[in-house]
Amino acid sequence: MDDRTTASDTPLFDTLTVIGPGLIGSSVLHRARRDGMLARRLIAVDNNPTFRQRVWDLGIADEVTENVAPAVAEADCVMLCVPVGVMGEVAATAIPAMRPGAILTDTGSTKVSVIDAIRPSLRPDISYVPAHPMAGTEFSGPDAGFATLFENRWCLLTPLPETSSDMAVSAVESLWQRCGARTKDMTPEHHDRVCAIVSHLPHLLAFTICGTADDLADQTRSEVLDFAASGFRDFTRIAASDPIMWRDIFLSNRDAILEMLARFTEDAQAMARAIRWADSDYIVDRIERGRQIRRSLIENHQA
Ligand SMILES: NC(=O)C1=CN([C@@H]2O[C@H](COP(=O)(O)OP(=O)(O)OC[C@H]3O[C@@H](n4cnc5c(N)ncnc54)[C@H](O)[C@@H]3O)[C@@H](O)[C@H]2O)C=CC1
Ligand SMILES: O=C(O)C(=O)Cc1ccc(O)cc1
Repeated sequence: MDDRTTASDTPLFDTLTVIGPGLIGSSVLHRARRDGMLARRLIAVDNNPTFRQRVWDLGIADEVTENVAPAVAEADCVMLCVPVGVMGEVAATAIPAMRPGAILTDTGSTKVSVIDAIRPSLRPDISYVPAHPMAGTEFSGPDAGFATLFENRWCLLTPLPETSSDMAVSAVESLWQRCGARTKDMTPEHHDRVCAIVSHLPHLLAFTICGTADDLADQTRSEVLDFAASGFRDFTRIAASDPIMWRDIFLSNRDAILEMLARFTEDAQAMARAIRWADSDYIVDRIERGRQIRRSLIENHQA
């Protein structure tokens, strides 16, 4: 394994095994195939036979199998890209079969509960570096992946002092940088609070508003959804996300999501009060803050 943190002309790993080559895992494999800079040999593991066939047909792995143990035995790096609710059980199968000195990483959208689920299976001779690429779409499965998914996006790392060697952290940073991402380290607790507000709560709101609109359409037997303007359409894109993945995220980041939802509910109540009492200044101030956030996001992205 080569732990250089800048792009070089040799692959970072000899063998990379991706367990769960869906949207995220297959995007890593596409990138690895396209540039040849992540690993010389790519192995994919999936428990869904249709997905295994698709990964093989896409030509993004050298070996595709349902058997975890032989697929991880020679890997320098094993990346878990399965839903957060099954990370623990998949890690429990993979870790005993990994070679000494190998790196384990994951891409789960929540970190505290994934780390808690994996920790009991860890070995002192394996480095575990949790990670979370802040990039994705509403689609899932191997056909949804593409090589540029992580381009100019953040990948958040939550290394653990007791399980993540410096060399392993550098290698995982390098892996994501070679996928086109920028990397940042933070604690798992901070990660979960940040993601609760910028990712998990927006998804919760999208699922809820679509459900409410659908209920209203049922009750009034009217075609409200046919007239959906672009604001509502933006919500429906997010609401089309995978139900199992999002059930797992909500249940595994319960405390932070409920805390952010309570704060949001208070702010929504304040907005309701402002509308009731025609408090124009409050309403304009809130909307102006939204515009500023949008502008600074676009400026940062362009920078
Ligand atoms: N979808 C997104 O936009 C993002 C998702 N993530 C996280 O990355 C992980 C993967 O997400 P996606 O790629 O979107 O999911 P996905 O549903 O597209 O892919 C998951 C893959 O794991 C496989 N799988 C499930 N259980 C398995 C098991 N027990 N053994 C072997 N394979 C199994 C599935 O067959 C599927 O191919 C999740 O933990 C998710 O929270 C992180 C960033 C963005
Ligand atoms: O599709 C979108 O807008 C997303 O926000 C994708 C996404 C889903 C889950 C994550 O943990 C990170 C990104």
